[in-house]
Amino acid sequence: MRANTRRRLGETLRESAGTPQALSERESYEKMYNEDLAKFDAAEHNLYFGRLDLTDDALAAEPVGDRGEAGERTRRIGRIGILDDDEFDTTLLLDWRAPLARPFYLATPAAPEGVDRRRHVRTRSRAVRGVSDEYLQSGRIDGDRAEVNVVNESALVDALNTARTGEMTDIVETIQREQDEIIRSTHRGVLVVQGGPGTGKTAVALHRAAYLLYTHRDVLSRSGVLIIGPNDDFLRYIGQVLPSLGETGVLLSTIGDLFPDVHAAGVDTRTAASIKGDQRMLAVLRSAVRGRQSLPGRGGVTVPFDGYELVVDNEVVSAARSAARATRRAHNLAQRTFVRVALDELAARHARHIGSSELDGTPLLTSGDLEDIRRELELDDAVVTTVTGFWPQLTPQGVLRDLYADPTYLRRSTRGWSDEDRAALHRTAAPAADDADLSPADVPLLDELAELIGYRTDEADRIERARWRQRLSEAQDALDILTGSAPQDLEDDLDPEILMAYDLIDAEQLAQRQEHTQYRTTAERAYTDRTWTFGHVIVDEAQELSSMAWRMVMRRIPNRWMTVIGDTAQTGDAAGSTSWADVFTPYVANRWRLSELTVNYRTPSEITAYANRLLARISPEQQPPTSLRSNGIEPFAVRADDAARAAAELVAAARWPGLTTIITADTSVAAVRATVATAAPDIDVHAITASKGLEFDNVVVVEPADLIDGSPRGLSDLYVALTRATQRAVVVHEKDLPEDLADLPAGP
Ligand SMILES: Nc1ncnc2c1ncn2[C@@H]1O[C@H](COP(=O)(O)OP(=O)(O)OP(=O)(O)O)[C@@H](O)[C@H]1O
Repeated sequence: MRANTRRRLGETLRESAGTPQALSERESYEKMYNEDLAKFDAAEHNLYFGRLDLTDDALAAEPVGDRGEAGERTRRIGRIGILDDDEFDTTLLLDWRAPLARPFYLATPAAPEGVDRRRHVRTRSRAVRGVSDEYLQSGRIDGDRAEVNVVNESALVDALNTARTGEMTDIVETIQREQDEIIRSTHRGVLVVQGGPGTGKTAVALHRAAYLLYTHRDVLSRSGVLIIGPNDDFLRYIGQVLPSLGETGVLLSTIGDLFPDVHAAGVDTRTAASIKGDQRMLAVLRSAVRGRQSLPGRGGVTVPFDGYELVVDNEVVSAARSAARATRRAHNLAQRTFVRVALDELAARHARHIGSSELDGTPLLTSGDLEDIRRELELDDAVVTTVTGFWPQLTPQGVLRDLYADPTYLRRSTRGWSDEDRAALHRTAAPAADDADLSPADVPLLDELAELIGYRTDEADRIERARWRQRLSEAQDALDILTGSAPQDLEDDLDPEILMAYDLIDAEQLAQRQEHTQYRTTAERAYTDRTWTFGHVIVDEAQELSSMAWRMVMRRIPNRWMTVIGDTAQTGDAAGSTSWADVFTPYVANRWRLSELTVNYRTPSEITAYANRLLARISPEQQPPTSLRSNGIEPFAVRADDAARAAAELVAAARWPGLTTIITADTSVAAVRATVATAAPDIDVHAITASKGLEFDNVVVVEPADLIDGSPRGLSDLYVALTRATQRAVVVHEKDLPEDLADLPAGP
């Protein structure tokens, strides 16, 4: 398949494409073949992993195919679908997402789904390393031939016990029933997946994206799928999963990266982040934009025109402002109305002033004269600049920065707020050139401002026009070079028989052709366009999104076809949510559906025994997920005068297998990192907010008391920290332990 695809790709690239249409056709073939090659490479590893043998009854009940052929008794399931080269295109391998593959994930001895035998095949490179069979009719299980092994879900247990590499892997071989139901859900509205730590929420989110792309390829490859994750580390951690499933067209982004050209890297205090995420900001931003629609004040301002001093006063501006506001258009888009009305008014005044009879005040000018004045006003830069000063073109960044920096503007825009809240927004630092000083909590505010200002249309148009002019001038240059290189002696006495480049094509056409070759994927186009609307949006760690962030996300998905994944008990951000109903009712009333995941695949029961006590205090109504396994490694606590140093020494001495990290409060991470760096430089330290969604074999929590005190949702933070571990959890502390952990055995 690879060789064939390569050959076709080569042929396609060699074809000349004369017309723009042929060119665009060639590009879509090129794209298709490249995607196929990527898919084949991705499938190389564990290509074939499962086999179903159906019972006689199930086989008899199979629908007969179009060509009258009977169904196959044996189905082989793999990462991608493969058809044979024969005349019937016989299926060799079923894609794991195909409906016929589904019993592989659903069949149990209690509900065998027509399956007689299910076989798990494990391969390494191209060698089969292990096979295990389950006979679903009898419940009998045959062990492995190639390895010492094992029970029913040996593949699953193997997968769970594997040491972590710092990159998430796909779970196609071992998807469990409750996960499969979510991955293949046909619900077309908001599907909320609530599940405790380690229940596979992230895994499910990614496999759902792959499944939807397979099942709705037509629609979704054009509109795109967006996955939102909590931070860059997390996106890196999950980044390989979809490519390993052969899917490359999905846009992964954090909230802080969702506004084109802004890479928000600034850090807010928890108070500032929580205020910025609150719906109260809506009124603030509206008032900030209105605050830029100002009046000249008593006496107005004067501007020289036509030898006179033209007065732009409150009366003129407020008439124009009312007219502009009455259009109900976004600020920048209403500017035209504002200017038009202001100039009309000024023209009328000026005409009255210069053209009235000195005797009785009757007008001496004709309507034609009035029009002339009006036109001259419009062409007068000084006049236009003065007028637009009272209703200027705005940018979201400009408004937000002024709001934070200018105490008077901030006070006016936040009437009724406490001084404390207002102070949390105020900032004095100078802006960074690329807006990197803005924080992730600022991004939803920029997006909201872009709506209020109407920045999108204007700005997108402007960029588009600039891009086009650039392309046009490049094409023009290319043509000039072509004609310039024509033999000199033709210059004066052009031979009509010789065709020049200009005779065949002009710059406009050339530029247009160029346009087709801008090979951009759906994800790339979506990323640079703020108003792009996606076909499906998946939000992971969704409990962390603030109200303002939800407004931004909802703008990207007007059809509201979303999968929202999270755990309200893990909410750490003070602006995050603790109730899904509160989040979705405003957008979809009660048309959202809740699914739950109940099994913890990550954390062994030895650790969850402690973590669940915290859960009982965070959300007593929540059923704790059951740990799938126990590993006999008891968590322990170490008390020391310098907890960070003790933790570093412990880790350095222990040499536990697998990935190890120290997790600590955001407020103490800098100090802990500094101490650890001197004691044992190679040891990894994570702030709690940066460890969201990640997992490590061994987790050392430094100073639980700081985690609890470090945030209004401190208990949740501690709960998250403990449940990052796949094998071992250790607590090192100087202050007293919280009562839920007080009985941890002392170690090591
Ligand atoms: N069916 C499965 N087969 C194999 N591994 C699985 C399966 N389900 C989950 N896992 C593994 O369990 C671990 C936890 O999964 P994941 O990170 O998706 O959980 P989560 O619910 O998002 O956790 P958290 O809320 O704590 O971030 C991962 O290593 C994942 O690969």
